[in-house]
Amino acid sequence: MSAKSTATKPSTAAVVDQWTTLSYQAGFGNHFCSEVLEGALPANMNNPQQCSYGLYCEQLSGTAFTMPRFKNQRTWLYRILPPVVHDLYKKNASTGDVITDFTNEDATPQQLRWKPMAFPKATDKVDFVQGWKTMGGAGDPTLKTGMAVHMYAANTSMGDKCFYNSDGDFLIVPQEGVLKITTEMGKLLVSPHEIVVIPRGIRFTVDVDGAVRGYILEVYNRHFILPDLGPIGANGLANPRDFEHPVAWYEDRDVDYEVVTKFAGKMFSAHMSFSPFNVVAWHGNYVPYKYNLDHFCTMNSVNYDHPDPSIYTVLTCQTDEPGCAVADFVIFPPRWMVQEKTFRPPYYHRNHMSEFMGMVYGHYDAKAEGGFVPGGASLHSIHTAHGPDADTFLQASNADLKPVKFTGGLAFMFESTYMMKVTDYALSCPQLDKDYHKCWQPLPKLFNPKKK
Ligand SMILES: O=C(O)Cc1cc(O)ccc1O
Ligand SMILES: [Fe+2]
Repeated sequence: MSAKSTATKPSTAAVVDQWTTLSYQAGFGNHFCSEVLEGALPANMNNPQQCSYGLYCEQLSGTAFTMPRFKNQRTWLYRILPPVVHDLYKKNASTGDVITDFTNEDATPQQLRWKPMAFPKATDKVDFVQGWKTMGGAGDPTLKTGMAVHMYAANTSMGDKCFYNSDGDFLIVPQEGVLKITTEMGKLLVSPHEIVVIPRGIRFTVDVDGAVRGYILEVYNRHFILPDLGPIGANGLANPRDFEHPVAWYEDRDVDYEVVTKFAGKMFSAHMSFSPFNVVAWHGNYVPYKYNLDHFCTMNSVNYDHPDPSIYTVLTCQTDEPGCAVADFVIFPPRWMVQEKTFRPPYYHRNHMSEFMGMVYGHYDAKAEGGFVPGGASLHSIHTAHGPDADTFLQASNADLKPVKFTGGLAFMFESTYMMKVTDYALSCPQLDKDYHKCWQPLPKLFNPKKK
């Protein structure tokens, strides 16, 4: 499949509006074509001896050249100058609170929960790349094994600075504030309720209009795919056509541009003398994309029992073992709950996988209001016992089971087969809820051998 589209370079007067009038190319996993100037894409070939308009041609690979065709990803870029033109990379003195190699971090079987992460003070200028705090993860990107969870909070645009991640792919869940993301393949406007995936190696910069906050899932190997649907059939959950990819956009600016990369967990910077967002045309299937979670087509039990949360999987990044994820991205969206004779909130459980949860808005049906809130987070590690708090248990086990539409919120889970280690930052920040475990202590003993 392929989609063809064109975009025009906006005039300065239109710059104000360009974010609200963006167009996108639809379809998960498609091969796309996009050009700003007609004929900038070479016809029927990738690297002509001379490209139209004096452009340079560059291939960006998203997989090994020899990966099977159905997994192979790459994009051809036709640009004013190639990004190879830069000065020496310098290692930044500090990586702040960003951790990528978890070898020396600790894991804990304790249930953990965090209150909403703080926004930067208005007097501190913090951009998207500066405002990351790693909460936890596992593995090491140099061996392409593992994953990490970061939280971001920022209040300033990146300006003439771009970032690319050498360590893995990013799945970003905005919780507060709109992200105006310019990538080498074009622009994406990403609001809360939406997610954006930026695969490794793709340069991007983020503009903001005020304070922003959210969550980042980073996977060190492979890429996100749509989950198989099995007996569900050909449709449902996140439908492929709802995934939106940018159209080509370029600027021709000679300016000191800083390129930052996270490379084996360390931040490096180099300088270019022009904007890296100088791609006039591109074609390929290695592309950033966004998805509006409100489009998720939710499946659920319509007679009895609470199904496993895998029915809510939006995207998955798989290990070698089919069905076992480096990380699944799972949401708990508004939906009807109609099960009869059933305890409807999540069951008590001890999971084979680690569960890191966050909240975009509202509340979650396993926790009484006030504990797990928008911008907050929780971690229930491998085989750590968890489930509804005492208030929720008592309320739900006595509830009148008429059909109920849960419209109260949007929580999500990054679920991983790896034992997530927790950073010193996450264990020492003031947002850590030291009383979390107490929410289960009031659970009453209801056992009565004489009453069935
Ligand atoms: O722990 C959680 O709240 C997430 C979750 C939800 C659910 O419906 C079933 C299992 C599960 O881990
Ligand atoms: Fe759980």
